[in-house]
Amino acid sequence: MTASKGLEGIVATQSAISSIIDDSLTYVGYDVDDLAENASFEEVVYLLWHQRLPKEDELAELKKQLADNMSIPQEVLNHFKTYPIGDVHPMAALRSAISLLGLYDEKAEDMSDEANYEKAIKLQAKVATVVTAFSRIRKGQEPVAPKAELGYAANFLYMLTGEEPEEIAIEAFDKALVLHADHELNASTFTARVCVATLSDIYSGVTAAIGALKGPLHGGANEQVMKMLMEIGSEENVESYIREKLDNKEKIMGFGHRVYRKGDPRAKHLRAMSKKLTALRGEEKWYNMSEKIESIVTGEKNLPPNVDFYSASVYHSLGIDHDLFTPIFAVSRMSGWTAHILEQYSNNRLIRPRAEYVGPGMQKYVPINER
Ligand SMILES: CC(=O)SCCNC(=O)CCNC(=O)[C@H](O)C(C)(C)COP(=O)(O)OP(=O)(O)OC[C@H]1O[C@@H](n2cnc3c(N)ncnc32)[C@H](O)[C@@H]1OP(=O)(O)O
Ligand SMILES: O=C([O-])CC(=O)C(=O)O
Repeated sequence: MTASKGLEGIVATQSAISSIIDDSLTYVGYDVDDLAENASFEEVVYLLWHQRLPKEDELAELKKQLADNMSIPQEVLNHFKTYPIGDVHPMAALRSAISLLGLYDEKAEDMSDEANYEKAIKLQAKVATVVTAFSRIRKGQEPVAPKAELGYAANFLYMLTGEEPEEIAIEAFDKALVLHADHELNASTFTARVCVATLSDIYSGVTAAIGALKGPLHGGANEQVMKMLMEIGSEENVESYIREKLDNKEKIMGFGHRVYRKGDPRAKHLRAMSKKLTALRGEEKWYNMSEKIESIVTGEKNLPPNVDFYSASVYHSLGIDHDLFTPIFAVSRMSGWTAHILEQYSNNRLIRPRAEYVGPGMQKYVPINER
């Protein structure tokens, strides 16, 4: 038995949800470029859950179900109020809140297909409320209730700020949600599948996935990208900052990918959005710095940007707090996690790989006073 470090190149499951073949990403056979230009996030959610695009009435029904399920129990809001202000990362709050939501769902342990689908809807609806309510409560503001007439992306921005967002912000945010919705067997989705393959419940699976997404080698990279941009501060400093990092063999956040070699197809959409939004806000420097970083890292290391790189300046331009970038990734990826969990349940087998043992050979127990 020989281990593949990081399970590189191991095909661990079959899935009909999304695929990466020859550096192209498709959701159920639809190119992500096509979906990013044409589909709403709700259509993509339906696509991932049902493996087909919704008809008009089906989309309307899903939108209603999401709007109807957005409220979260007062107990979860009260819980946020007990956290030490400023000390709790929103991903830790989200991880705890999703777990807590399971306690208030009378169907949490109901493993029927209908109950699991209902829970997927509830999770997708409530994750937006959890992230926005936590953000407001930690600033001493009251949570804002969603508006039934707004779509998912618009409602998120509305619940975050208390103001109806501009059309351009809704469009950009909706596209970002589409682009982050699913990604084959990434670390957090794999985590979710491993968890529920023991026939544990969907809240456990999603809670585990949030924990995996939080790390800076995965979803946590988008917050780190913005931190880096802030540290660099101006275009003149890019060259020396990046070259020093590369010379010290440090990783540049937002670059590289386990699967893509030629480049992440999502990055070009986010690059274009970053260019447009930073210009609109009169803050071109974030885009210009990002472009310069890209040219150095690509030139020196042949590492293209991934989805996390330009999403940082996009979210910053939308006025979003930097530590909410990864929770927003989770808001979108909830659709992929829940789709994969439902798929795992539908054709389950315990996921239990082997380890290549590299410890000492056989040893004989030595009594404690003789060691
Ligand atoms: C949504 C997402 O999860 S997308 C990924 C988000 N994560 C990041 O942006 C963090 C930065 N990137 C990375 O750490 C990596 O590229 C990963 C984790 C995404 C993929 O990593 P892996 O396939 O495991 O590659 P690994 O980390 O082994 O790196 C291979 C080589 O490329 C180098 N490398 C990889 N990424 C980077 C980077 N961002 N900056 C500099 N060097 C890098 C490594 O140092 C290593 O070099 P070496 O062979 O000389 O030691
Ligand atoms: O697939 C991966 O390894 C990481 C990634 O890009 C994602 O989850 O979107």
